[in-house]
Amino acid sequence: MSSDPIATPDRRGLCLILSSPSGAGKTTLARLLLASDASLGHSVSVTTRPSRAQEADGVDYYFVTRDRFEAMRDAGELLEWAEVFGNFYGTPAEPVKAALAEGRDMLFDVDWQGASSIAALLPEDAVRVFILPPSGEELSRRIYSRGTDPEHVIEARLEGAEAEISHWGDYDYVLVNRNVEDSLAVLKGIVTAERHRRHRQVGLRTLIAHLAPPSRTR
Ligand SMILES: Nc1nc2c(ncn2[C@@H]2O[C@H](COP(=O)(O)OP(=O)(O)O)[C@@H](O)[C@H]2O)c(=O)[nH]1
Ligand SMILES: Nc1ncnc2c1ncn2[C@@H]1O[C@H](COP(=O)(O)OP(=O)(O)O)[C@@H](O)[C@H]1O
Repeated sequence: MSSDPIATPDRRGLCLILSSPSGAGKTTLARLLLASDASLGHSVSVTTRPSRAQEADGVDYYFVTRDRFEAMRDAGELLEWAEVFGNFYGTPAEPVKAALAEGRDMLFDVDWQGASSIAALLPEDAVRVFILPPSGEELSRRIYSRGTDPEHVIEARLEGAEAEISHWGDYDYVLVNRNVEDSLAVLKGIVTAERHRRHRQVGLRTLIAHLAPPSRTR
């Protein structure tokens, strides 16, 4: 995909990227933000990880075999991909291209590698938000209480938390997810502010060109 600007109609869409250690709450916040904002599309990733109860194919992820993943990757269908906790994850390129071409906003739930790749490919469009838990104890409590993974998977994710958190300095915003309501409000605020960035409001040029005051008649 070209790193530059796909022509947009009257605005440039933004790529809102959420990352966090596993269990900090990014999926919860992403779902709520997407439900509250019809203008925000979801980049549904492809993964070789087994589906969890409550997850729907094509909604939370596209669940695929390793062979299928490798075929997609080798055919250049993924914008970026990474191996995380022993599974492959990747971002389908086509929906992102379509969204940007139409000036639509997209939300990405990806790890630090995905965030870094997308920001390098789309530097004008990427907005990176890192979500932290309020404490290590709370991170552990949340991932256990989610009840979606076997013990050894939870342990691996908790062990990987420090490595993921070490990349927090690469992000534009850092959010400590103490309670869902406040965190959602912060995310909405970030989206609102980022939508008002000058370079995204391409259509303003036309408005401004027509803003000359009406000539006065005496
Ligand atoms: N690079 C990359 N990472 C992804 C992608 N999709 C999901 N991830 C990340 O993979 C990690 C594991 O995701 P998941 O198995 O759903 O577990 P979770 O962290 O508990 O939500 C998380 O850091 C996700 O953000 C993707 O398309 N690309
Ligand atoms: N602010 C919060 N306070 C308490 N529990 C939370 C909060 N945010 C998320 N959770 C819970 O923590 C668990 C992990 O959240 P999840 O969104 O799956 O994390 P992630 O996608 O980062 O792995 C879930 O059971 C979720 O309901």
